[in-house]
Amino acid sequence: MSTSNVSLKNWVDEVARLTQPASIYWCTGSDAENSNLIEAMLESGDLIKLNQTTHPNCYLHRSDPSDVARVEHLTFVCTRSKEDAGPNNNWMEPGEAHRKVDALFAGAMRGRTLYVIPYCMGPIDSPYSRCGVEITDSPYVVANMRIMTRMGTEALRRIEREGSFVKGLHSIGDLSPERRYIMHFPEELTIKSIGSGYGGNALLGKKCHALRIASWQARDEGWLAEHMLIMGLQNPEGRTHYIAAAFPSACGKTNLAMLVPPASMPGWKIWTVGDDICWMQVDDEGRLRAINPEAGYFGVVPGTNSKTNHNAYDMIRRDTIFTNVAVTADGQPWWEGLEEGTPTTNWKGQPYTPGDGPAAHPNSRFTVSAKRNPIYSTLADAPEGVPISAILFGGRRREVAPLVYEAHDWAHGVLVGAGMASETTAAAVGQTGVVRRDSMAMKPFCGYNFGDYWQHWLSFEHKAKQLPRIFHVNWFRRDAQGRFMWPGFGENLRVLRWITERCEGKVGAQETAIGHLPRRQDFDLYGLDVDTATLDALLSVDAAAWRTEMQEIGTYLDQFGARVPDALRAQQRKVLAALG
Ligand SMILES: Nc1nc2c(ncn2[C@@H]2O[C@H](COP(=O)(O)OP(=O)(O)OP(=O)(O)O)[C@@H](O)[C@H]2O)c(=O)[nH]1
Ligand SMILES: O=C([O-])CC(=O)C(=O)O
Ligand SMILES: [Mn+2]
Repeated sequence: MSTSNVSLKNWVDEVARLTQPASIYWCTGSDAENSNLIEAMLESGDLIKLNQTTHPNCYLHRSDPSDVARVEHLTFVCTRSKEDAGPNNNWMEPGEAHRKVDALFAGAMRGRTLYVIPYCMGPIDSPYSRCGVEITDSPYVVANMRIMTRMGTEALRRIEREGSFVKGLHSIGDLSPERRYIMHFPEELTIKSIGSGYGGNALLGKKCHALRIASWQARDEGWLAEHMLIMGLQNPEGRTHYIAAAFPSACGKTNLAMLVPPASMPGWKIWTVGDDICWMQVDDEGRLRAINPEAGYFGVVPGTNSKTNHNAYDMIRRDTIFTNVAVTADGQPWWEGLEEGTPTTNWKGQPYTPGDGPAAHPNSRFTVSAKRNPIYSTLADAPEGVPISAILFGGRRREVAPLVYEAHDWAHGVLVGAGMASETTAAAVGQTGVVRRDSMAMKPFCGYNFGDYWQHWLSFEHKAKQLPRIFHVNWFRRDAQGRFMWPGFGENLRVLRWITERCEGKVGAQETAIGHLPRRQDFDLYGLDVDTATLDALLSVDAAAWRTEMQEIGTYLDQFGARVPDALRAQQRKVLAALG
Protein backbone atom coordinates (compact mmCIF):
# COMPACT_ATOMS: atom_id res chain seq x y z
CA MET A 1 0.00 0.00 0.00
CA SER A 2 1.04 3.53 -0.57
CA THR A 3 -0.24 7.04 -0.10
CA SER A 4 -0.38 10.26 -2.06
CA ASN A 5 0.53 12.17 1.12
CA VAL A 6 4.24 12.80 0.61
CA SER A 7 4.89 13.87 4.17
CA LEU A 8 3.35 10.63 5.47
CA LYS A 9 5.33 8.53 3.02
CA ASN A 10 8.58 10.28 3.90
CA TRP A 11 7.91 9.92 7.62
CA VAL A 12 7.27 6.16 7.34
CA ASP A 13 10.50 5.78 5.32
CA GLU A 14 12.44 7.80 7.87
CA VAL A 15 11.05 5.79 10.81
CA ALA A 16 11.83 2.53 9.01
CA ARG A 17 15.45 3.64 8.50
CA LEU A 18 15.71 4.43 12.21
CA THR A 19 13.90 1.41 13.65
CA GLN A 20 14.96 -1.26 11.09
CA PRO A 21 11.79 -3.39 10.96
CA ALA A 22 11.73 -6.73 9.12
CA SER A 23 8.62 -5.60 7.22
CA ILE A 24 6.17 -2.73 6.87
CA TYR A 25 2.40 -3.20 6.91
CA TRP A 26 -0.23 -0.52 6.15
CA CYS A 27 -3.45 -1.23 8.08
CA THR A 28 -6.72 -1.07 6.16
CA GLY A 29 -9.00 -1.87 9.09
CA SER A 30 -10.64 -4.81 7.28
CA ASP A 31 -12.16 -7.80 9.08
CA ALA A 32 -9.79 -10.19 7.33
CA GLU A 33 -6.80 -8.15 8.47
CA ASN A 34 -8.07 -8.26 12.05
CA SER A 35 -8.64 -12.05 11.94
CA ASN A 36 -5.12 -12.58 10.65
CA LEU A 37 -3.68 -10.42 13.40
CA ILE A 38 -5.65 -12.25 16.10
CA GLU A 39 -4.48 -15.61 14.71
CA ALA A 40 -0.88 -14.44 14.74
CA MET A 41 -1.21 -13.14 18.31
CA LEU A 42 -2.75 -16.41 19.49
CA GLU A 43 0.25 -18.21 18.01
CA SER A 44 2.81 -15.84 19.55
CA GLY A 45 1.09 -15.86 22.96
CA ASP A 46 0.28 -12.11 22.81
CA LEU A 47 -3.35 -13.21 23.12
CA ILE A 48 -4.96 -16.13 24.94
CA LYS A 49 -8.29 -17.54 23.85
CA LEU A 50 -11.00 -17.25 26.50
CA ASN A 51 -13.98 -19.62 26.74
CA GLN A 52 -15.58 -19.12 23.31
CA THR A 53 -18.92 -20.63 24.39
CA THR A 54 -19.55 -18.22 27.25
CA HIS A 55 -17.48 -15.36 25.76
CA PRO A 56 -17.49 -15.56 21.94
CA ASN A 57 -14.62 -13.74 20.26
CA CYS A 58 -13.09 -12.70 23.61
CA TYR A 59 -9.33 -12.78 24.23
CA LEU A 60 -6.97 -12.11 27.09
CA HIS A 61 -3.74 -10.17 26.88
CA ARG A 62 -1.28 -10.38 29.78
CA SER A 63 1.03 -7.41 29.81
CA ASP A 64 4.49 -7.33 31.30
CA PRO A 65 3.95 -7.11 35.11
CA SER A 66 5.94 -3.86 35.17
CA ASP A 67 3.70 -2.35 32.48
CA VAL A 68 0.13 -2.20 33.74
CA ALA A 69 -0.79 1.49 33.96
CA ARG A 70 0.02 5.00 32.76
CA VAL A 71 3.39 6.35 33.86
CA GLU A 72 2.96 10.02 34.68
CA HIS A 73 6.58 10.43 35.86
CA LEU A 74 7.79 9.24 32.43
CA THR A 75 5.35 11.38 30.42
CA PHE A 76 6.71 14.65 29.04
CA VAL A 77 5.43 17.70 27.22
CA CYS A 78 8.32 19.04 25.14
CA THR A 79 7.63 22.63 24.17
CA ARG A 80 10.25 25.21 23.18
CA SER A 81 9.45 27.23 26.29
CA LYS A 82 9.25 25.37 29.61
CA GLU A 83 6.64 27.84 30.85
CA ASP A 84 4.27 26.74 28.08
CA ALA A 85 4.23 23.17 29.44
CA GLY A 86 3.66 24.54 32.94
CA PRO A 87 4.20 23.11 36.43
CA ASN A 88 1.45 20.56 35.66
CA ASN A 89 3.74 18.74 33.19
CA ASN A 90 7.18 17.16 33.12
CA TRP A 91 9.17 19.10 30.57
CA MET A 92 12.16 18.39 28.38
CA GLU A 93 13.75 20.61 25.74
CA PRO A 94 12.46 19.26 22.36
CA GLY A 95 15.93 18.70 20.82
CA GLU A 96 17.13 16.80 23.86
CA ALA A 97 13.90 14.78 24.02
CA HIS A 98 14.18 13.75 20.37
CA ARG A 99 17.81 12.72 20.84
CA LYS A 100 16.98 10.75 23.95
CA VAL A 101 14.12 8.73 22.47
CA ASP A 102 15.54 8.42 18.95
CA ALA A 103 18.54 6.64 20.47
CA LEU A 104 16.09 4.14 21.98
CA PHE A 105 14.13 3.80 18.73
CA ALA A 106 17.32 3.02 16.77
CA GLY A 107 16.97 -0.60 15.67
CA ALA A 108 14.03 -1.11 18.07
CA MET A 109 11.88 -2.88 15.47
CA ARG A 110 14.54 -5.32 14.24
CA GLY A 111 12.89 -8.64 13.40
CA ARG A 112 9.44 -7.12 13.92
CA THR A 113 6.69 -5.75 11.69
CA LEU A 114 6.18 -2.00 11.52
CA TYR A 115 2.43 -1.30 11.34
CA VAL A 116 1.18 1.99 9.91
CA ILE A 117 -2.21 2.85 11.43
CA PRO A 118 -4.08 5.80 9.88
CA TYR A 119 -6.92 6.78 12.22
CA CYS A 120 -9.61 9.37 12.63
CA MET A 121 -10.62 10.69 16.06
CA GLY A 122 -14.35 11.37 15.77
CA PRO A 123 -16.94 10.49 13.12
CA ILE A 124 -15.18 10.18 9.78
CA ASP A 125 -17.43 12.87 8.23
CA SER A 126 -17.41 15.34 11.14
CA PRO A 127 -15.77 18.75 10.75
CA TYR A 128 -14.81 18.46 14.45
CA SER A 129 -12.81 15.23 13.91
CA ARG A 130 -9.01 15.12 13.59
CA CYS A 131 -6.75 12.48 12.10
CA GLY A 132 -3.48 10.93 13.04
CA VAL A 133 -1.19 8.10 12.06
CA GLU A 134 0.34 5.77 14.62
CA ILE A 135 3.38 3.71 13.70
CA THR A 136 3.82 0.77 16.06
CA ASP A 137 5.52 -2.62 16.30
CA SER A 138 2.78 -4.02 18.57
CA PRO A 139 -0.02 -6.08 17.00
CA TYR A 140 -1.92 -5.69 20.31
CA VAL A 141 -1.87 -1.94 19.73
CA VAL A 142 -3.20 -2.44 16.19
CA ALA A 143 -6.08 -4.61 17.43
CA ASN A 144 -6.94 -2.08 20.16
CA MET A 145 -6.66 0.96 17.87
CA ARG A 146 -9.06 -0.79 15.51
CA ILE A 147 -11.65 -0.90 18.29
CA MET A 148 -10.90 2.51 19.82
CA THR A 149 -10.71 4.63 16.65
CA ARG A 150 -12.03 4.80 13.07
CA MET A 151 -8.95 3.16 11.67
CA GLY A 152 -7.76 2.21 8.18
CA THR A 153 -8.45 3.16 4.58
CA GLU A 154 -11.21 5.73 5.21
CA ALA A 155 -9.02 7.59 7.69
CA LEU A 156 -6.11 7.51 5.23
CA ARG A 157 -8.33 9.01 2.52
CA ARG A 158 -9.32 11.84 4.89
CA ILE A 159 -5.66 12.45 5.73
CA GLU A 160 -4.88 12.65 2.01
CA ARG A 161 -7.66 15.21 1.52
CA GLU A 162 -6.69 17.32 4.54
CA GLY A 163 -2.90 17.06 4.37
CA SER A 164 -2.07 17.50 8.03
CA PHE A 165 -2.19 14.79 10.69
CA VAL A 166 -0.72 14.00 14.10
CA LYS A 167 2.38 11.77 13.94
CA GLY A 168 2.62 9.12 16.65
CA LEU A 169 5.60 6.80 16.82
CA HIS A 170 5.39 3.85 19.19
CA SER A 171 7.55 0.84 19.96
CA ILE A 172 7.34 -1.52 22.89
CA GLY A 173 11.15 -1.35 22.95
CA ASP A 174 12.46 -3.76 25.59
CA LEU A 175 9.60 -2.90 28.00
CA SER A 176 12.13 -1.79 30.58
CA PRO A 177 10.79 1.00 32.83
CA GLU A 178 14.30 2.55 32.64
CA ARG A 179 13.90 3.00 28.90
CA ARG A 180 10.26 4.05 28.88
CA TYR A 181 9.21 7.54 27.75
CA ILE A 182 5.96 9.05 26.56
CA MET A 183 7.00 12.28 24.80
CA HIS A 184 4.73 14.94 23.31
CA PHE A 185 5.80 17.69 20.92
CA PRO A 186 2.61 19.76 20.54
CA GLU A 187 4.34 22.38 18.39
CA GLU A 188 5.28 19.61 15.92
CA LEU A 189 2.01 17.65 16.29
CA THR A 190 4.22 14.70 17.19
CA ILE A 191 4.20 11.94 19.82
CA LYS A 192 7.00 9.47 20.56
CA SER A 193 6.27 6.63 22.98
CA ILE A 194 8.65 3.80 23.77
CA GLY A 195 8.94 0.99 26.30
CA SER A 196 5.29 0.39 27.18
CA GLY A 197 2.49 -1.61 25.62
CA TYR A 198 -0.16 -0.37 28.08
CA GLY A 199 -3.29 1.44 26.81
CA GLY A 200 -2.83 5.04 27.85
CA ASN A 201 0.88 4.91 26.99
CA ALA A 202 0.62 2.99 23.71
CA LEU A 203 -2.77 3.61 22.06
CA LEU A 204 -1.60 7.03 20.92
CA GLY A 205 -4.97 8.20 19.58
CA LYS A 206 -6.35 8.28 23.12
CA LYS A 207 -4.61 10.30 25.84
CA CYS A 208 -1.57 11.37 23.80
CA HIS A 209 -3.42 12.70 20.76
CA ALA A 210 -7.06 13.27 21.77
CA LEU A 211 -6.10 14.99 25.05
CA ARG A 212 -2.50 16.24 25.27
CA ILE A 213 -1.95 17.29 21.64
CA ALA A 214 -5.63 18.13 21.03
CA SER A 215 -5.87 20.34 24.13
CA TRP A 216 -3.00 22.41 22.72
CA GLN A 217 -4.67 22.66 19.29
CA ALA A 218 -8.02 23.41 20.96
CA ARG A 219 -6.53 26.35 22.86
CA ASP A 220 -5.08 27.78 19.62
CA GLU A 221 -8.30 27.22 17.69
CA GLY A 222 -10.89 28.13 20.33
CA TRP A 223 -12.36 24.78 21.35
CA LEU A 224 -12.02 22.30 24.24
CA ALA A 225 -10.50 18.79 24.43
CA GLU A 226 -11.52 17.26 27.75
CA HIS A 227 -11.31 14.08 29.87
CA MET A 228 -15.10 13.77 29.95
CA LEU A 229 -17.89 11.32 29.32
CA ILE A 230 -20.87 12.46 27.25
CA MET A 231 -24.34 11.08 27.98
CA GLY A 232 -27.96 11.76 27.06
CA LEU A 233 -30.65 11.76 29.76
CA GLN A 234 -34.15 11.32 28.48
CA ASN A 235 -36.83 12.21 31.02
CA PRO A 236 -40.24 10.49 31.19
CA GLU A 237 -41.74 13.33 29.09
CA GLY A 238 -39.29 12.44 26.31
CA ARG A 239 -36.97 15.47 26.50
CA THR A 240 -33.25 14.65 26.29
CA HIS A 241 -30.43 16.65 27.90
CA TYR A 242 -26.80 15.95 27.12
CA ILE A 243 -24.28 16.15 29.92
CA ALA A 244 -20.47 16.09 29.87
CA ALA A 245 -18.66 14.98 33.02
CA ALA A 246 -14.98 15.13 33.98
CA PHE A 247 -13.91 12.62 36.64
CA PRO A 248 -10.28 11.54 37.08
CA SER A 249 -9.11 8.14 35.85
CA ALA A 250 -10.99 5.22 37.42
CA CYS A 251 -13.46 7.57 39.12
CA GLY A 252 -16.68 6.54 37.41
CA LYS A 253 -16.99 7.99 33.87
CA THR A 254 -17.66 4.69 32.06
CA ASN A 255 -20.15 3.66 34.72
CA LEU A 256 -22.06 6.94 34.70
CA ALA A 257 -22.13 7.05 30.89
CA MET A 258 -23.72 3.57 30.85
CA LEU A 259 -26.00 4.04 33.85
CA VAL A 260 -28.97 1.69 34.36
CA PRO A 261 -31.90 3.63 35.94
CA PRO A 262 -33.21 2.23 39.24
CA ALA A 263 -36.57 0.43 39.07
CA SER A 264 -38.07 3.20 41.20
CA MET A 265 -37.42 5.79 38.44
CA PRO A 266 -39.53 4.47 35.55
CA GLY A 267 -39.56 6.32 32.24
CA TRP A 268 -35.97 7.61 32.43
CA LYS A 269 -33.61 6.53 29.64
CA ILE A 270 -29.85 6.96 29.38
CA TRP A 271 -27.87 7.12 26.13
CA THR A 272 -24.09 6.89 25.94
CA VAL A 273 -22.27 9.21 23.55
CA GLY A 274 -18.78 8.72 25.02
CA ASP A 275 -17.10 7.43 28.18
CA ASP A 276 -13.68 9.10 28.36
CA ILE A 277 -12.96 11.96 25.96
CA CYS A 278 -15.04 14.91 24.79
CA TRP A 279 -14.24 17.54 22.16
CA MET A 280 -16.44 20.64 22.38
CA GLN A 281 -16.89 23.53 19.98
CA VAL A 282 -19.19 26.55 20.03
CA ASP A 283 -21.86 26.02 17.35
CA ASP A 284 -23.69 28.58 15.17
CA GLU A 285 -26.31 29.15 17.87
CA GLY A 286 -23.63 29.82 20.47
CA ARG A 287 -24.05 26.51 22.31
CA LEU A 288 -21.32 24.05 23.23
CA ARG A 289 -21.50 20.97 21.01
CA ALA A 290 -19.66 17.78 21.79
CA ILE A 291 -18.36 14.79 19.90
CA ASN A 292 -16.76 11.67 21.28
CA PRO A 293 -13.49 11.27 19.36
CA GLU A 294 -13.34 7.57 20.22
CA ALA A 295 -15.12 4.56 18.73
CA GLY A 296 -14.71 2.13 21.64
CA TYR A 297 -14.17 1.83 25.36
CA PHE A 298 -10.94 1.02 27.18
CA GLY A 299 -12.65 0.51 30.52
CA VAL A 300 -11.81 -0.53 34.08
CA VAL A 301 -12.93 -4.16 34.59
CA PRO A 302 -12.96 -4.61 38.41
CA GLY A 303 -16.26 -3.71 40.02
CA THR A 304 -18.29 -4.53 36.88
CA ASN A 305 -21.18 -6.91 37.59
CA SER A 306 -24.82 -7.42 36.69
CA LYS A 307 -25.95 -5.20 39.60
CA THR A 308 -23.48 -2.30 39.44
CA ASN A 309 -23.66 -1.97 35.65
CA HIS A 310 -25.74 -4.44 33.71
CA ASN A 311 -25.06 -2.65 30.42
CA ALA A 312 -21.29 -2.98 30.77
CA TYR A 313 -21.60 -6.53 32.06
CA ASP A 314 -23.58 -7.54 28.93
CA MET A 315 -21.40 -5.53 26.60
CA ILE A 316 -18.16 -7.34 27.48
CA ARG A 317 -19.49 -10.87 27.03
CA ARG A 318 -18.38 -10.98 23.40
CA ASP A 319 -15.97 -9.31 20.93
CA THR A 320 -13.80 -8.02 23.79
CA ILE A 321 -10.07 -7.89 24.45
CA PHE A 322 -9.39 -8.23 28.17
CA THR A 323 -6.07 -7.05 29.57
CA ASN A 324 -4.71 -8.40 32.88
CA VAL A 325 -7.83 -10.10 34.25
CA ALA A 326 -7.79 -13.48 36.02
CA VAL A 327 -9.20 -16.69 34.50
CA THR A 328 -11.47 -19.46 35.84
CA ALA A 329 -10.81 -23.19 35.39
CA ASP A 330 -13.03 -23.23 32.29
CA GLY A 331 -11.34 -20.24 30.68
CA GLN A 332 -13.76 -17.45 31.58
CA PRO A 333 -12.43 -14.00 32.47
CA TRP A 334 -12.67 -13.17 36.19
CA TRP A 335 -12.14 -10.04 38.27
CA GLU A 336 -12.73 -8.66 41.77
CA GLY A 337 -16.34 -7.55 42.14
CA LEU A 338 -17.67 -9.92 39.46
CA GLU A 339 -19.56 -11.83 42.16
CA GLU A 340 -19.66 -15.12 40.27
CA GLY A 341 -17.18 -17.87 39.36
CA THR A 342 -13.82 -18.68 40.96
CA PRO A 343 -10.43 -17.65 39.59
CA THR A 344 -7.78 -20.33 39.24
CA THR A 345 -5.15 -18.30 37.36
CA ASN A 346 -4.15 -14.76 38.30
CA TRP A 347 -3.48 -11.84 35.93
CA LYS A 348 0.19 -12.82 35.70
CA GLY A 349 -0.76 -16.32 34.53
CA GLN A 350 0.19 -18.00 37.82
CA PRO A 351 -2.00 -20.51 39.73
CA TYR A 352 -4.31 -18.63 42.07
CA THR A 353 -5.67 -19.65 45.46
CA PRO A 354 -8.19 -17.51 47.35
CA GLY A 355 -6.42 -15.36 49.93
CA ASP A 356 -3.53 -14.60 47.55
CA GLY A 357 -4.71 -10.97 47.12
CA PRO A 358 -6.27 -9.57 43.96
CA ALA A 359 -6.53 -12.15 41.16
CA ALA A 360 -7.17 -9.54 38.47
CA HIS A 361 -4.97 -6.43 38.33
CA PRO A 362 -6.86 -3.47 39.90
CA ASN A 363 -6.29 -1.62 36.60
CA SER A 364 -7.30 -4.55 34.38
CA ARG A 365 -9.20 -3.26 31.35
CA PHE A 366 -11.59 -4.27 28.61
CA THR A 367 -11.42 -3.01 25.03
CA VAL A 368 -14.72 -3.18 23.20
CA SER A 369 -16.45 -1.40 20.35
CA ALA A 370 -18.98 1.26 21.37
CA LYS A 371 -21.39 -0.47 19.01
CA ARG A 372 -21.60 -3.30 21.55
CA ASN A 373 -23.08 -0.90 24.11
CA PRO A 374 -26.82 -1.66 24.43
CA ILE A 375 -27.54 2.05 25.10
CA TYR A 376 -25.21 3.57 22.48
CA SER A 377 -26.71 6.90 21.44
CA THR A 378 -27.97 7.22 17.85
CA LEU A 379 -26.30 10.65 17.87
CA ALA A 380 -22.89 9.29 18.89
CA ASP A 381 -21.87 9.06 15.23
CA ALA A 382 -23.57 12.31 14.20
CA PRO A 383 -21.05 14.65 12.55
CA GLU A 384 -22.61 17.67 14.31
CA GLY A 385 -22.34 16.15 17.80
CA VAL A 386 -24.74 16.89 20.66
CA PRO A 387 -25.55 20.16 22.50
CA ILE A 388 -24.38 20.18 26.13
CA SER A 389 -26.78 21.36 28.88
CA ALA A 390 -24.57 20.74 31.90
CA ILE A 391 -20.91 20.10 32.72
CA LEU A 392 -20.06 18.03 35.78
CA PHE A 393 -16.78 17.96 37.63
CA GLY A 394 -16.26 15.25 40.18
CA GLY A 395 -13.69 13.48 42.27
CA ARG A 396 -13.20 10.57 44.58
CA ARG A 397 -13.32 12.31 47.97
CA ARG A 398 -13.99 10.43 51.18
CA GLU A 399 -14.58 13.79 52.91
CA VAL A 400 -15.38 17.46 52.29
CA ALA A 401 -17.06 17.37 48.87
CA PRO A 402 -20.87 17.01 49.11
CA LEU A 403 -22.85 14.65 46.87
CA VAL A 404 -23.64 17.51 44.47
CA TYR A 405 -23.55 21.29 44.21
CA GLU A 406 -24.06 23.78 41.43
CA ALA A 407 -21.62 26.59 40.71
CA HIS A 408 -22.90 30.19 40.99
CA ASP A 409 -21.97 30.98 37.40
CA TRP A 410 -19.48 30.07 34.66
CA ALA A 411 -16.43 31.77 36.23
CA HIS A 412 -17.15 30.16 39.59
CA GLY A 413 -17.64 26.84 37.75
CA VAL A 414 -14.17 27.21 36.26
CA LEU A 415 -12.81 27.58 39.81
CA VAL A 416 -14.77 24.48 40.88
CA GLY A 417 -13.11 22.53 38.05
CA ALA A 418 -9.69 24.09 38.53
CA GLY A 419 -9.68 23.29 42.26
CA MET A 420 -10.90 19.72 41.88
CA ALA A 421 -9.18 17.07 43.99
CA SER A 422 -9.42 13.31 43.99
CA GLU A 423 -7.84 10.21 45.51
CA THR A 424 -5.29 8.60 43.18
CA THR A 425 -6.25 5.26 41.60
CA ALA A 426 -4.59 2.25 39.96
CA ALA A 427 -4.96 3.85 36.50
CA ALA A 428 -1.50 5.35 36.97
CA VAL A 429 1.63 3.82 38.50
CA GLY A 430 2.20 5.02 42.09
CA GLN A 431 0.49 5.10 45.46
CA THR A 432 -3.31 4.90 45.38
CA GLY A 433 -5.80 6.64 47.69
CA VAL A 434 -3.77 9.86 48.04
CA VAL A 435 -5.78 13.08 47.61
CA ARG A 436 -4.25 15.35 44.97
CA ARG A 437 -5.45 18.30 42.92
CA ASP A 438 -6.57 17.04 39.54
CA SER A 439 -7.81 20.15 37.78
CA MET A 440 -10.79 19.26 35.58
CA ALA A 441 -9.53 15.62 35.67
CA MET A 442 -6.81 16.85 33.27
CA LYS A 443 -3.74 16.80 35.56
CA PRO A 444 -2.17 13.95 33.57
CA PHE A 445 -3.57 15.06 30.22
CA CYS A 446 -3.43 18.81 29.67
CA GLY A 447 -0.75 19.46 27.04
CA TYR A 448 0.01 23.00 28.24
CA ASN A 449 0.25 25.28 31.27
CA PHE A 450 -2.80 24.99 33.53
CA GLY A 451 -2.76 28.77 34.04
CA ASP A 452 -3.35 29.24 30.30
CA TYR A 453 -5.87 26.39 30.34
CA TRP A 454 -8.01 28.07 33.01
CA GLN A 455 -7.86 31.32 31.06
CA HIS A 456 -9.02 29.42 27.97
CA TRP A 457 -11.96 27.97 29.94
CA LEU A 458 -12.89 31.43 31.25
CA SER A 459 -12.84 32.82 27.70
CA PHE A 460 -15.92 30.79 26.77
CA GLU A 461 -18.00 33.24 28.77
CA HIS A 462 -17.50 35.56 25.78
CA LYS A 463 -17.33 32.95 23.03
CA ALA A 464 -20.63 31.16 23.73
CA LYS A 465 -24.14 32.56 24.13
CA GLN A 466 -25.79 29.65 25.97
CA LEU A 467 -23.25 28.13 28.30
CA PRO A 468 -23.93 24.86 30.11
CA ARG A 469 -24.46 25.09 33.86
CA ILE A 470 -21.57 23.70 35.92
CA PHE A 471 -21.93 21.20 38.80
CA HIS A 472 -19.64 19.21 41.10
CA VAL A 473 -20.48 15.66 42.20
CA ASN A 474 -18.90 13.12 44.56
CA TRP A 475 -20.14 9.52 44.70
CA PHE A 476 -17.36 8.47 47.07
CA ARG A 477 -18.01 9.95 50.53
CA ARG A 478 -17.25 7.45 53.33
CA ASP A 479 -18.54 7.02 56.86
CA ALA A 480 -16.43 6.47 60.00
CA GLN A 481 -16.25 2.75 59.16
CA GLY A 482 -14.89 3.51 55.70
CA ARG A 483 -18.10 2.44 53.91
CA PHE A 484 -19.48 4.38 50.95
CA MET A 485 -22.33 6.60 52.18
CA TRP A 486 -23.99 6.88 48.78
CA PRO A 487 -25.07 3.73 46.87
CA GLY A 488 -23.81 5.16 43.58
CA PHE A 489 -24.16 3.55 40.13
CA GLY A 490 -27.86 3.56 39.03
CA GLU A 491 -28.86 5.70 42.01
CA ASN A 492 -26.66 8.49 40.62
CA LEU A 493 -29.59 9.19 38.30
CA ARG A 494 -31.28 10.98 41.22
CA VAL A 495 -28.47 13.51 41.18
CA LEU A 496 -28.61 13.78 37.38
CA ARG A 497 -32.36 14.36 37.60
CA TRP A 498 -31.84 17.32 39.94
CA ILE A 499 -29.16 18.63 37.58
CA THR A 500 -31.37 18.51 34.47
CA GLU A 501 -34.23 20.06 36.41
CA ARG A 502 -31.93 22.88 37.49
CA CYS A 503 -31.09 23.38 33.81
CA GLU A 504 -34.81 23.66 33.07
CA GLY A 505 -35.32 26.05 36.01
CA LYS A 506 -37.80 23.64 37.56
CA VAL A 507 -36.31 22.84 40.94
CA GLY A 508 -34.99 24.70 43.97
CA ALA A 509 -31.82 24.66 46.02
CA GLN A 510 -30.26 26.17 49.11
CA GLU A 511 -27.68 28.87 48.57
CA THR A 512 -24.34 28.24 50.25
CA ALA A 513 -20.89 29.80 50.03
CA ILE A 514 -19.66 27.02 47.74
CA GLY A 515 -22.73 26.95 45.48
CA HIS A 516 -26.33 25.71 45.28
CA LEU A 517 -27.12 22.41 47.03
CA PRO A 518 -30.38 20.48 46.73
CA ARG A 519 -32.56 20.45 49.82
CA ARG A 520 -34.18 17.14 50.68
CA GLN A 521 -37.45 18.28 49.04
CA ASP A 522 -35.61 19.07 45.78
CA PHE A 523 -34.44 15.53 45.43
CA ASP A 524 -36.19 12.40 44.06
CA LEU A 525 -36.11 10.14 47.13
CA TYR A 526 -38.77 7.65 46.05
CA GLY A 527 -37.42 4.13 46.56
CA LEU A 528 -33.99 5.34 47.70
CA ASP A 529 -32.45 3.28 50.48
CA VAL A 530 -30.43 5.96 52.30
CA ASP A 531 -31.35 7.13 55.81
CA THR A 532 -32.14 10.78 56.49
CA ALA A 533 -29.05 11.46 58.62
CA THR A 534 -26.77 10.11 55.90
CA LEU A 535 -28.55 12.11 53.22
CA ASP A 536 -28.27 15.27 55.29
CA ALA A 537 -24.56 14.64 55.77
CA LEU A 538 -24.13 14.10 52.02
CA LEU A 539 -25.96 17.35 51.25
CA SER A 540 -24.30 19.70 53.72
CA VAL A 541 -21.31 22.01 53.70
CA ASP A 542 -18.78 21.82 56.54
CA ALA A 543 -17.67 25.45 56.68
CA ALA A 544 -14.44 24.77 58.59
CA ALA A 545 -13.38 21.99 56.22
CA TRP A 546 -14.24 24.21 53.25
CA ARG A 547 -12.22 27.14 54.57
CA THR A 548 -9.21 24.82 54.66
CA GLU A 549 -10.11 23.48 51.21
CA MET A 550 -10.36 26.97 49.69
CA GLN A 551 -7.09 28.03 51.31
CA GLU A 552 -5.40 24.97 49.84
CA ILE A 553 -6.88 25.77 46.44
CA GLY A 554 -5.42 29.27 46.77
CA THR A 555 -1.97 27.83 47.51
CA TYR A 556 -2.36 25.46 44.59
CA LEU A 557 -3.21 28.30 42.19
CA ASP A 558 -0.17 30.23 43.43
CA GLN A 559 2.08 27.52 41.97
CA PHE A 560 1.12 28.72 38.51
CA GLY A 561 2.25 32.27 39.24
CA ALA A 562 1.55 35.02 36.75
CA ARG A 563 -0.25 32.67 34.35
CA VAL A 564 -3.20 32.28 36.75
CA PRO A 565 -6.06 34.47 35.51
CA ASP A 566 -6.96 37.28 37.93
CA ALA A 567 -10.62 36.35 37.51
CA LEU A 568 -9.91 32.89 38.91
CA ARG A 569 -8.09 34.25 41.96
CA ALA A 570 -10.99 36.65 42.46
CA GLN A 571 -13.40 33.70 42.51
CA GLN A 572 -11.27 31.91 45.09
CA ARG A 573 -11.16 35.01 47.33
CA LYS A 574 -14.91 35.48 46.95
CA VAL A 575 -15.77 31.94 48.08
CA LEU A 576 -13.30 32.10 50.95
CA ALA A 577 -14.80 35.38 52.13
CA ALA A 578 -18.34 33.95 51.89
CA LEU A 579 -17.29 31.06 54.12
CA GLY A 580 -16.71 33.65 56.87
N1 LIG B 1 -18.78 3.33 44.95
C1 LIG B 1 -18.90 3.63 43.67
N2 LIG B 1 -17.99 3.14 42.79
C2 LIG B 1 -18.12 3.46 41.50
C3 LIG B 1 -19.19 4.27 41.02
N3 LIG B 1 -19.05 4.42 39.68
C4 LIG B 1 -17.93 3.72 39.34
N4 LIG B 1 -17.38 3.12 40.43
C5 LIG B 1 -16.17 2.25 40.44
O1 LIG B 1 -15.04 3.02 40.10
C6 LIG B 1 -14.13 2.30 39.29
C7 LIG B 1 -13.77 3.04 38.03
O2 LIG B 1 -14.93 3.39 37.32
P1 LIG B 1 -14.95 3.75 35.77
O3 LIG B 1 -16.37 4.12 35.45
O4 LIG B 1 -14.36 2.65 34.99
O5 LIG B 1 -13.94 4.99 35.72
P2 LIG B 1 -13.52 5.97 34.51
O6 LIG B 1 -13.66 7.35 35.07
O7 LIG B 1 -14.27 5.63 33.29
O8 LIG B 1 -11.96 5.64 34.35
P3 LIG B 1 -10.84 5.80 33.21
O9 LIG B 1 -11.18 4.85 32.11
O10 LIG B 1 -9.60 5.40 33.95
O11 LIG B 1 -10.74 7.22 32.76
C8 LIG B 1 -14.78 0.94 39.00
O12 LIG B 1 -14.21 -0.03 39.84
C9 LIG B 1 -16.23 1.17 39.35
O13 LIG B 1 -16.87 0.00 39.78
C10 LIG B 1 -20.15 4.77 41.97
O14 LIG B 1 -21.10 5.48 41.64
N5 LIG B 1 -19.95 4.42 43.27
O1 LIG C 1 -5.59 5.89 29.33
C1 LIG C 1 -5.74 4.87 30.00
O2 LIG C 1 -4.86 4.05 30.14
C2 LIG C 1 -7.08 4.61 30.60
C3 LIG C 1 -7.79 5.82 30.99
O3 LIG C 1 -8.85 6.16 30.47
C4 LIG C 1 -7.21 6.68 32.03
O4 LIG C 1 -6.17 6.33 32.61
O5 LIG C 1 -7.80 7.74 32.30
MN1 LIG D 1 -9.58 8.14 31.17
